[in-house]
Amino acid sequence: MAPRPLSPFGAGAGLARAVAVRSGHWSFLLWRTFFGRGPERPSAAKGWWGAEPARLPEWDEWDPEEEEDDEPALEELEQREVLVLGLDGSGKSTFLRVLSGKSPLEGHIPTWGFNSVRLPTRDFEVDLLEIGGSQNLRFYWKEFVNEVDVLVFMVDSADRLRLPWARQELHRLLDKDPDLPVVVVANKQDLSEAMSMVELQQELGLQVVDSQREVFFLGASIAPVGPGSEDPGTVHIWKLLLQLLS
Ligand SMILES: Nc1nc2c(ncn2[C@@H]2O[C@H](COP(=O)(O)OP(=O)(O)OP(=O)(O)O)[C@@H](O)[C@H]2O)c(=O)[nH]1
Ligand SMILES: [Mg+2]
Repeated sequence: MAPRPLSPFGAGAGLARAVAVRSGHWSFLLWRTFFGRGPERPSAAKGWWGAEPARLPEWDEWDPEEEEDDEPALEELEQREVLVLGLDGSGKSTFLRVLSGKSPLEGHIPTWGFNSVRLPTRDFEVDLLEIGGSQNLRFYWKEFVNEVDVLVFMVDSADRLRLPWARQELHRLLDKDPDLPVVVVANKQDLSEAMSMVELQQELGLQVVDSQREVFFLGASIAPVGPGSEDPGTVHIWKLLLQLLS
């Protein structure tokens, strides 16, 4: 089965409010300690890489009777984890910024390490983690794919020269975890030199992906240049993520 291009979802809940944005000053070692599932995994009150919870409880207000209330307290929300990968310059940091309500940065400021954002929804909190896409950081990507609920793989649709590298990295990750749902985003569709979705699907080898696995392929312009170029791509990706994580 070919990957499923998604039609836009209907209007629904707006983007969640971002409550925590961190950039990568911490070492990979520290980060790796916080990462893993199982017994070593930190409690739900603490993020998978140690991010503070969205809201700490006021202990003098705490009443066990209220535990029965229908709205779960924010600190009790389960965590969902999304890894955002892709070659350098493909738009990962921009995606995280736009999701958290910030405007895209002018120019490319490479992520030297990782970058994360936490978005609360009604039922769970979504932790999105970007690992920088420069060559020396790609080595680390595979260490984290087995730890997450969904992988977003960002591609620069206009970067024809490096598409074979993007393809190679993507398939490495697909091989590493055959059960992981993957959202491939063909970003920068606003650029005149952007490749078409059909061409990209072919060049990325998505038509040969095992029919049993969940691979979604979306076009987007996360940070379109020029006036009047509002693009709902980020909203579509977010809504798909919520579906996959529910
Ligand atoms: N035209 C256009 N430019 C975009 C789009 N998305 C991102 N960019 C630009 O692409 C450049 C790189 O974006 P980043 O988000 O920093 O890329 P990255 O994937 O985080 O790169 P690394 O951190 O180095 O791995 C920036 O100048 C963005 O403004 C888009 O949809 N259209
Ligand atoms: Mg980045």
